[in-house]
Amino acid sequence: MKVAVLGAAGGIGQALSLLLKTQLPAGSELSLYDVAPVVPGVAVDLSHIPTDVTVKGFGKDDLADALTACDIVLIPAGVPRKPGMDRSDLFNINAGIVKNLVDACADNCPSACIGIITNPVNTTVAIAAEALKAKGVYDKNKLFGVTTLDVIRSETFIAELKGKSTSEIHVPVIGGHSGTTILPLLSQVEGVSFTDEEVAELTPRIQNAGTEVVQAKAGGGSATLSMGQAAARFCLSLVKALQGEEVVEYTYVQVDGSEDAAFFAHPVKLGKNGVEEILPYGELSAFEQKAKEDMLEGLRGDIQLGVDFVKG
Ligand SMILES: NC(=O)c1ccc[n+]([C@@H]2O[C@H](COP(=O)([O-])OP(=O)(O)OC[C@H]3O[C@@H](n4cnc5c(N)ncnc54)[C@H](O)[C@@H]3O)[C@@H](O)[C@H]2O)c1
Ligand SMILES: O=C(O)C[C@H](O)C(=O)O
Repeated sequence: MKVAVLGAAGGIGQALSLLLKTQLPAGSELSLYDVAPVVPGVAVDLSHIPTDVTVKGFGKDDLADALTACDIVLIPAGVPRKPGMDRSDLFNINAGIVKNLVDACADNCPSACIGIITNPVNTTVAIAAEALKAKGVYDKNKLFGVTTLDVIRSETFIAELKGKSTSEIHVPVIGGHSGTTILPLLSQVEGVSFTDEEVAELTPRIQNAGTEVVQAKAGGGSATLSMGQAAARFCLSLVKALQGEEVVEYTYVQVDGSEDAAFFAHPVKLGKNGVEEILPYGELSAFEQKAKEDMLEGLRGDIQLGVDFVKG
């Protein structure tokens, strides 16, 4: 299994690469690419950890080599938020970065699964889809917006609130990845129940958790360590699936014929070819149904922005 991390010298990239170096199956290759000149050093540093995963660093001009024969490409390249910014404020810089990197994926590893981490995810995934379509290599089963951070945050907050072990708590999170488009389905969490007041407090806490980190880092960026963990969890599930195990993860994918939006985070059965089946997200409570209806227009607009960026 060959996995590339594009943006590997950044806050997420380094945490993610460390977790992959220590947790990918023996025999895997890790390909680290960044425009920052420190990236070969990150690779050398990681290469001294005794695991059976080989690591290679690739600088600015070596993107094609970094991508050749990759099975999975994870993209956290781009700028993060500062206090007072929304994720959509990152569009002007990150849209072009994602487009260029995905173009290179199309040219060098057209059958790879691609996980987009760069914000605004609601829009950058649509950009990636259009870029791949323009190159004639789009496979909707192999493009993912990584929304796992919303899931692990929800699990942590609920376990804390209810005095449970995090291992007992599983939380469906559907929709997109910004503000109210992040929709945790608290009515479906097994083994715990919530009062209306708890739902009304916990839902916005989960939706604003990214901003909580941005404010706490006070201008030093956004979530990197928890995101590294989230992306590693998603990637390791994808590796298992590509190797023949059936795994379900919540992720932001193209959903044909959906009344919600063209891209929407669902429970997704992953398999040897990426998405095996997009599973229904089940019945919503009245609170969740209203929250979903209220955010759909915004999410559709975010997606359209990405389509227009590539199509003009
Ligand atoms: N999906 C999520 O849940 C989630 C969570 C946290 C952060 N993010 C997003 O991830 C992105 C990265 O965050 P970070 O904290 O790691 O930022 P960072 O600034 O620490 O790292 C970004 C890295 O990308 C590199 N980079 C910039 N342009 C590049 C290019 N063209 N090719 C390759 N590398 C390039 C930079 O050199 C840097 O090393 C941000 O857009 C952030 O908003 C998403
Ligand atoms: O909030 C951000 O800007 C980063 C990320 O999307 C997060 O949810 O932490």
